[in-house]
Amino acid sequence: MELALKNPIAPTTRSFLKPKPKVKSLRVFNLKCISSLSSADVAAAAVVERPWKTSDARLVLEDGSVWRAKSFGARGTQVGEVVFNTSLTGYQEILTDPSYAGQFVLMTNPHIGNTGVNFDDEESRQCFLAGLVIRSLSISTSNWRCTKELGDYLLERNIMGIYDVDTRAITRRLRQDGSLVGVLTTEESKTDEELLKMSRSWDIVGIDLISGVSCTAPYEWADKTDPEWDFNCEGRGKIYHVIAYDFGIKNNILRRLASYGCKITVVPSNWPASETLKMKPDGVLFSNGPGDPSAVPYAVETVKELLGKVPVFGICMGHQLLGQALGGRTFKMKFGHHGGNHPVRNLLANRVEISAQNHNYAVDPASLPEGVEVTHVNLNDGSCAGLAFPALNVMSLQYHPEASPGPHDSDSVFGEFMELMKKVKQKA
Ligand SMILES: NC(=O)CC[C@H](N)C(=O)O
Repeated sequence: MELALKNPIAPTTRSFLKPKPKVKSLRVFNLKCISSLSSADVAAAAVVERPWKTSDARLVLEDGSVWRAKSFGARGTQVGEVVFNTSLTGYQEILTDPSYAGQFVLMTNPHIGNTGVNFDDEESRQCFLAGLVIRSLSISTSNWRCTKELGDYLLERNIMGIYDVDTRAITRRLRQDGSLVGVLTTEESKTDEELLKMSRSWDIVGIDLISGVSCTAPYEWADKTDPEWDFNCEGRGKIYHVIAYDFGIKNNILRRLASYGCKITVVPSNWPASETLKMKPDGVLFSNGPGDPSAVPYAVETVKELLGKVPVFGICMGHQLLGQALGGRTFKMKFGHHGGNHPVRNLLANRVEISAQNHNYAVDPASLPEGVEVTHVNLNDGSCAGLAFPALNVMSLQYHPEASPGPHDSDSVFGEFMELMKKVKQKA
């Protein structure tokens, strides 16, 4: 089969048809600058890559477009689904959010890297995403918490990044046509046609991605949000024991639960419901996680087995698993929601909250049985953003009350989970 390469939008992307210019010398204006320097300075200047580096990477999308870019971080070839994220800040939390496994995150904010990375903003033990796509990589790093530059951090973690690519044009393409699989490469030997074929023979749908990011053994979590940063801390003690299923859990969910007064045991995604019940928890949390929620029936089974036996709270993937366990179905959205500026109507409190979101799938409310209430609605597209089934002490959100990064408008939902556990505990 012959693969047709469409004409890409950005002029720079057409350059793949011409022989690639070799990086032999500095441009004329650079030569002028260095003409008065010593030969050692000239040698040192010649190895400075930025901002004179020419494109050395290609992102080939399954629609046939080829985007030339400059690489940073790791080199090689990587396939993944491209999603765009509209957050203005918080790239380190995004890079370490396990829910991005299998995806390239394209930041719509054009300027990334200026605050570097630090010790505190990690949301998990690793970067699970496929790669980072940005418009402009900051040439300087400045922040009091910064311990490393973004490029070095990605290199250490073997994650590919590209910059100087038309992120607005790619975003418009994703918005028009929906999510696209792409292949990112720094390997000259691979032809565009090969890469296109690779992108068309890979799919993120139908794969269990949570088992690859989950912890493998239970552990206790005690860290709270640093009181200096906490805006909603009432100094509660350890009142409730919560078992948190790790489908790709973000640290800030655990920190918020700890700050609200929970003793937390984190368990792997395949932890049997019977073992959880033996631990006699006051509540169970089903975490966020990557990939297709309909591709993990074993997790839906676990959720089903716990329904009605203990109060449960689902976040994002956890919400989608709950939706299925209650009898509903999930579907893939056109391009999903990724960013820190999604308005949600909280029907329980009758207010609008600006929320952090990161999902490509949603629960179809029409598929849910009677008694299940839609409690939150995404105001951009009317999709289901929260559920409750009071008869079984179930509550869930499609988005991220823990933020990281993003607004804190929905933080009080952790308090609602405490209330639910309190109510059930008092009845017992
Ligand atoms: N953040 C999440 O838990 C994402 C859930 C799921 N992987 C989705 O994309 O919809």
